[in-house]
Amino acid sequence: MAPSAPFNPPSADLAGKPFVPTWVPPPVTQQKENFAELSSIDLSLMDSDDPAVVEKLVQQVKVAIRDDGFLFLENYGVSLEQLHRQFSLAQYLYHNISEEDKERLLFNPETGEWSGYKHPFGFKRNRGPEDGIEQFNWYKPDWADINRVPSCLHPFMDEIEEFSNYLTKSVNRRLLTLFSRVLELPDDYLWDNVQSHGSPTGEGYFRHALFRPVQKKTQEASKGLRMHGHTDFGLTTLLFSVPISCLQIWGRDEKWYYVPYKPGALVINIGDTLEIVSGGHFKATRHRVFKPPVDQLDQERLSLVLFNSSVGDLRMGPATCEFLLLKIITFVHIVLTKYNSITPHPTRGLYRGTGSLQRVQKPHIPRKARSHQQTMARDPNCHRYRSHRSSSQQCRC
Ligand SMILES: O=C(O)CCC(=O)C(=O)O
Ligand SMILES: [Fe+2]
Repeated sequence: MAPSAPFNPPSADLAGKPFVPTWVPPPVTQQKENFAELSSIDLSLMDSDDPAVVEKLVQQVKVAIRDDGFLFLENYGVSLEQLHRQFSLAQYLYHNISEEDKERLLFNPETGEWSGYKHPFGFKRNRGPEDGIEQFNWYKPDWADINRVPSCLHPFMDEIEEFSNYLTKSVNRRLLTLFSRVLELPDDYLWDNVQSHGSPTGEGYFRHALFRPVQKKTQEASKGLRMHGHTDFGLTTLLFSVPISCLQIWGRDEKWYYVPYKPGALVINIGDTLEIVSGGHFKATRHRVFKPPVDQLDQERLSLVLFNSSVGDLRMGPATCEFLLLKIITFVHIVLTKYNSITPHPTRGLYRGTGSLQRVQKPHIPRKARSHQQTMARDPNCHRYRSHRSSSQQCRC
């Protein structure tokens, strides 16, 4: 398979772009803490010509999701230098955003979205006790209107937008293909039917976050918590591994573990949507942001996050049930056709009103898969529909 195109951002040196100081990763902790041991997935293996390599990758992802729900992703197409440029831009934002922009672009969580600027005083529009967390979140309308973006970032929106586009439309897309394969669905199933489209982040969002060190008094009041344990709402969350260890995941032994720093790696977590659509095969992963180890308590932590979301009004249910329904109805059609000479319409209207994923008229089933499905349906012993793959990955039935 042709290799996926690497990230190729607009130049940082275009005329008119102000100088941006380079972000220098702070030192990693020397403390011995409880660190999670996460699997690392090499996304470039998806492009391998050898089906055995790809199948091995799918199996590796399956196990990683079953055991941790969190995984590292490496070789996904963005170099360390390109990534550090994005961190430099986030750092630049918090050094240069004006008080006027903070006020003008202040978020309004009561709308159900975090769009805009979050002040470091809690998660309500009105300021509460200090939490030291600043964010800027880009949703669909923020990509479409430059006036909704802090003016200090205007010269760099080409780079930020291309980065978000690449994460959503290349990295996340390839990841959803992998996940579709793990679920034995057609390759494009999650991308075509569940993922939202139509902006650099679909209906999800991109975030620059800054966690400033907090005073001892605040640390004690929150018992060290910076963000409560939670699961994310969407399909996948793409976080970048950062040197300041604050992100923790809830282990199967019901203990919290810090996510270790792996330079350049993406940290992927599974959201509620994927749990529902996968019929519980994937579990949304509980995580939180905690105070860092003692030698990092005085350091600022930058975090870049891309939240992938389904279409907002999607009625969700397990995709596998819906898919099974298609298989059964196709089977019935073929049997009827064979024995009663009825002209078949194998997929016409099947997907209306099935109660799940109703926004989908019918799933995208490539021609190859459709004919394979019919072959399968003629064989009543076949129970493993293996979706459209490369021709060397035949159905095992
Ligand atoms: O900044 C992080 O590492 C995680 C943030 C997070 O979990 C969230 O905003 O949902
Ligand atoms: Fe989260």
